[in-house]
Amino acid sequence: MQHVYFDEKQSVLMLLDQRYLPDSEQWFKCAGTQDIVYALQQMVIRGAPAIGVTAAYGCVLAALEARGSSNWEEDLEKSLQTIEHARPTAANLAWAVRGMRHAWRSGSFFSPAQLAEFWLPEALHVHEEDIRINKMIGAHGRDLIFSGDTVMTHCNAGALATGGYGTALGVVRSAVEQGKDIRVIANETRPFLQGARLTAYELARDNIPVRVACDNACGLLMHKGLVHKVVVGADRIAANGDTANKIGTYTVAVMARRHGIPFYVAAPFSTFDVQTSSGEDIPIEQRDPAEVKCMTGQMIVPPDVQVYNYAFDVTPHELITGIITEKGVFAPGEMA
Ligand SMILES: CSC[C@@H](O)[C@@H](O)C(=O)COP(=O)(O)O
Repeated sequence: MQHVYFDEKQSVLMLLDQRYLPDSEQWFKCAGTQDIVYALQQMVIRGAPAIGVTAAYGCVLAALEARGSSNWEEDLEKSLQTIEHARPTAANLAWAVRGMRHAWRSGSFFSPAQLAEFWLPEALHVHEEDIRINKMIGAHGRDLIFSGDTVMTHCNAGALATGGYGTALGVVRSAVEQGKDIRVIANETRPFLQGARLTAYELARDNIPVRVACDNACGLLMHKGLVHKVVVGADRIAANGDTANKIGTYTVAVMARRHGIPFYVAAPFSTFDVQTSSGEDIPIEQRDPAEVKCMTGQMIVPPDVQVYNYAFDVTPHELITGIITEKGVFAPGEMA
């Protein structure tokens, strides 16, 4: 699935707008830093690795934007910082911008146009590498999934959340490509409904059997023996293996432990933040209350009632059976 591409003729980044899926496939055009920041914050594109890929292309646009500035290096650095801080939890965002900045600072560039020309292949490489890494994650993870298994996943850690292919859904895809008979339960993932809208969309498109369940059905489904494995993605993994992922993941992990179901996290090394010692120090994004109060254009909470809208929670490492990476499957905390 090609949902992100750089149009070199127009010098714009094209994103399949995930806010409208599965209803309609609309494209969002990013021509500069403000468009990139808007796309990240409004979740035109989302999912930690996809955020990183978008940020890398965003650096190219920021360099193009700095053309004509008398102080282009300073202006460009400001744009990079704006992109880097667009969302706080996904480690891949700062990772991607840091990588682009490092490549810039390691060379000598006389103009932003020259830098943009140098950066575009770098960004394309970040994108291609992400897909390659996802496939390696899939290849390592598929041995953990047996034919006949039903895998529960939360949020969307698929092609749409990455450069393509997916992390958690990459594991599922890889197992299916091996000929295994796999079914998926996609938790709907309130409030943005990444599971209901995006995971269901991309799996159905690939003819992988998927059923959507309300988030609060998780306990019952596990109790009934309908779930054999849980595989989720990650936004940031602390040095001790504590893992931030979409709000509700922690509840799924507790339920999985209660029912003796293996709970796996699938993520690339760019999601690891070894500077952060435990989940307690992971910054958790709080988003617009309107996302909780309003559903498909209708208010579902009285206007003057307050809500919580934490976008992520942290699953403590002791609830994680294994972390599936491009370098193999590790026990949480083993990579620190
Ligand atoms: C491969 S994506 C892993 C995570 O980034 C994903 O599960 C998730 O929590 C995404 O959150 P989102 O708010 O949609 O960006």
